[in-house]
Amino acid sequence: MMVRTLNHLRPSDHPQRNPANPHGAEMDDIPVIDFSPFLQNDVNRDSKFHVCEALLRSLQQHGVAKLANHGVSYGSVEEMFNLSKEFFDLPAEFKQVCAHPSTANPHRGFCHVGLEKTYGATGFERGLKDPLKVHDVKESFDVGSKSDSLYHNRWPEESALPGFRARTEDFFDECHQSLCHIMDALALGLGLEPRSLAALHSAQDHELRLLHYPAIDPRLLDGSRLRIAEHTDFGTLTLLFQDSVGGLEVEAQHSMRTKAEVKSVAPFRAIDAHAPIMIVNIGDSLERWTNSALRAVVHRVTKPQPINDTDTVETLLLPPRYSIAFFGKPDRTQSLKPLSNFVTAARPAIWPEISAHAYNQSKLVRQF
Ligand SMILES: O=C(O)CCC(=O)C(=O)O
Ligand SMILES: [Fe+2]
Repeated sequence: MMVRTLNHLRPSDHPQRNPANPHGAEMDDIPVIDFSPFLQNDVNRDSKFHVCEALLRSLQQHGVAKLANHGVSYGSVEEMFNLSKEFFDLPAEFKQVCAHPSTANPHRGFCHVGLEKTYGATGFERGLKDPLKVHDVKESFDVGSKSDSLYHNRWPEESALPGFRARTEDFFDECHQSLCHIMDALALGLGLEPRSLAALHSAQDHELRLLHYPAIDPRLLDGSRLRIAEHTDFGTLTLLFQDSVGGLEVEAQHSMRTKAEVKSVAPFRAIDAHAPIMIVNIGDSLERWTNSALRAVVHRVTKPQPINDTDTVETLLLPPRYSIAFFGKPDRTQSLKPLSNFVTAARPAIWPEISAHAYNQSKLVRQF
């Protein structure tokens, strides 16, 4: 069979594609926010506050925000994508050196296709007990902080990929710094103490994840398989970079309803943004702290929107897709019970007391 790939398809080439396509999610109209005024010293307070408001508005309305000039240097993002490709291109035996265990802990190292089952956590935050088994077609590499004393990182041999470890550790640090700035902006937008949210992330209990979705016949992504099944992230904010292949979709937020109150699935929208633009999305822990004033966004990765069943002929192959996710996580010892600023007599605490670590584990173990 002659194989033609669809590399030429970039989300930005199709700004208002198939609005009437019954198979596909509509593209989003979420604006890109220039975050640089918030990072600069010589900028007046109004300009900084304008960024905070725009960030908060986007997160409230869509569960996601798109940031340019976010503090992770564009050169670092490009370099990390290149290193990620080199890592996943390594022969299997080199990746086995740093294999993720077949069980959940430590959640570190290389996961081959099929090892992690995101569907185990699908609907978790809505109390869904028995999700459909939608299989992921992805490989991943998970890294924690280099100073984490509980879970240790797993690396390939230095000689297999010289510099990979050092650059990945630096990238982790850059993402942590950027996350703290975004948390500061969010704290200001929400009327909290300026550094209060960043302070809850000082242990750097985050995870950096490189993802590779192999080239695939798009007809195989038929709903029984997706590139990644629908889920919400466990932490506070995820900083995500997707390449130009696209395919990330987010569920429309239900205004003023908590996840627990939502019974049905809302429509998905394709996210039209790629690296170096950062896609920030809300995870469960931030939903809990804000007593659902901000809601964790359900998302998945499937075929990009120009590709639907009727377009597809046997000779088309969806190109590989790479993405990088930095899961911002609260310090493990922190409680996830709603912060007092979000609890009133009219809106009592929706979420119970649980430590960030216990919550993370309760969801993680369902995926292995
Ligand atoms: O690859 C992506 O764009 C999303 C990955 C993701 O949602 C995850 O790993 O939690
Ligand atoms: Fe995710």
